[in-house]
Amino acid sequence: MIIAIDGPAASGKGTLARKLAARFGLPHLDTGLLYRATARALLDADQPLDNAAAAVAAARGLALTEFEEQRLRGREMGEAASVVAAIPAVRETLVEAQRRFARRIGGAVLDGRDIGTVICPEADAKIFVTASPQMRAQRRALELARSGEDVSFNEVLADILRRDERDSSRAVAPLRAAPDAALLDTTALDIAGAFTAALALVEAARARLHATD
Ligand SMILES: Nc1ncnc2c1ncn2[C@@H]1O[C@H](COP(=O)(O)OP(=O)(O)O)[C@@H](O)[C@H]1O
Ligand SMILES: Nc1ccn([C@@H]2O[C@H](COP(=O)(O)OP(=O)(O)O)[C@@H](O)[C@H]2O)c(=O)n1
Repeated sequence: MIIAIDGPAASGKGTLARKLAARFGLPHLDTGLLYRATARALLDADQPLDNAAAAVAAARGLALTEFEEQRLRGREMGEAASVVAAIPAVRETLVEAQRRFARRIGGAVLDGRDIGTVICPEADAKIFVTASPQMRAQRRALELARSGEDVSFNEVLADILRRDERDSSRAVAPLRAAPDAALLDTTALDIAGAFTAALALVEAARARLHATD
């Protein structure tokens, strides 16, 4: 079973994807890390983020299971990732590895922006996770504070809105719900409530899958 989870920044995609993967015993790929790691490689090499050739070379060199998450999670890297993610050649470079991951025997859970639309249009279950920008900013500000980055709510909100706008308006693989994705608004849900709702959506998709076996 392939489970595709998409949605805007800090909507709770990763949290749900990890919990669904654990529940179904599936491997999980946080595809945002691919773009974050590509951006990190450019910054480490003192390259501008719009250097397409250097970005493609960095993307080619990534190993999907070896991310230094500590250096990829902060505020600066979310912004930098969305800049390199808008370069079509970078996306093209990363497509095949993501598809290979998804098509493992038994399936996988992937979360990102274009999983249901571009990477795995054939996914068995697709969920587009949303929450109000204010709620997402509140959650992300808390997360950043816990990791030692003290950023104000207003700064985080501005970051999120700018990134959503860039991700939604790029020419290739913009942030968009697949026509057959189920929408899950987590604004009024805690993590347990969001997981219960996501699980119900996946179980329903699984039942449809078995009905057509
Ligand atoms: N439903 C929820 N209620 C409260 N906090 C949440 C919820 N879902 C996620 N979070 C928290 O919000 C932050 C962002 O969630 P995350 O899953 O990393 O989002 P995304 O992968 O969409 O960026 C994390 O600190 C996470 O623990
Ligand atoms: N499948 C994906 C995943 C991430 N991304 C890009 O990578 C950036 C960081 O993604 P992320 O999922 O790690 O970010 P958060 O939603 O966790 O803040 C996004 O803003 C997108 O620009 C993408 O374009 N396609």
